[in-house]
Amino acid sequence: MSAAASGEQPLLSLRGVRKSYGTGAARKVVLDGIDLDVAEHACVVVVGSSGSGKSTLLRVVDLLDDVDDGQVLLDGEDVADPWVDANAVRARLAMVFQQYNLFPHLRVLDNVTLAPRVVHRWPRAEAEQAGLAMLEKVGLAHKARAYPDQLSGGEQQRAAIARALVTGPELLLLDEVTSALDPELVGEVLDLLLALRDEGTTMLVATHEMGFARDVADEVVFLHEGRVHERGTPAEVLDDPRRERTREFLRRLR
Ligand SMILES: Nc1ncnc2c1ncn2[C@@H]1O[C@H](COP(=O)(O)OP(=O)(O)OP(=O)(O)O)[C@@H](O)[C@H]1O
Repeated sequence: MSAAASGEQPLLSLRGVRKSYGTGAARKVVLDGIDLDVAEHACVVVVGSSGSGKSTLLRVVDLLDDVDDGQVLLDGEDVADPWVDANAVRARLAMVFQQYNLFPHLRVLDNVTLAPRVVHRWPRAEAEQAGLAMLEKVGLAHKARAYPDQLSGGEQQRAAIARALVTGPELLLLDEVTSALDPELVGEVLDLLLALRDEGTTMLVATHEMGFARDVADEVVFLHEGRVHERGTPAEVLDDPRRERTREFLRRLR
């Protein structure tokens, strides 16, 4: 049951979110009135063709981009309001990108503990204990002292996920986290995300991995030209033969 249906306030709600880039004739509307809810412990997966606005949607939630109009409500508070302290909001969220963005000159453990130490001012010992526990969880404790270029792509992405989770964010934003990986490395990252979802991690995920969306999503939101074209359970959105545009999109992905 959705948060709205159960009467609970979702952790995250987007209401009428609009975003465009450029001006005049070059103006491009990327998000055209998006409504979306993510309940606590839910996994909402956003799918759609390239350029449909998936990354932009995650970026406005993480306050990396401003919205032109609409609300981004975190626990009911509109965090898109320019008066809100963006750093305080970002401390409650964590985003993982397609390119893992690990610092190449820092060992894996130092990558994972950097934000806790520098941003959150945790003592080094406490940060390292939490960092090692998180690396253990993603199966990388044995790589804590390695540098990123000594890890496979899948391991680097798992390290990036450990880094995102170490401070205990309320919402994990995942933007095409398997797109840069060789096909044989995709499975290990998806398995980790499945395990996180089973633990109740609240997630908003943009992906092209339809199999993953089927396995992991409580709700699939299909974006098309900046609008929500379909939403529902994976079976409703991905498998219903009457949903012609969704089928067309899935055919193109094959
Ligand atoms: N900073 C920007 N300036 C101008 N246009 C942008 C900017 N960021 C994104 N866009 C445009 O907005 C549209 C949506 O981009 P976005 O990255 O959100 O799509 P996407 O669905 O995530 O695509 P993909 O699946 O290829 O990652 C695209 O047409 C893109 O070119």
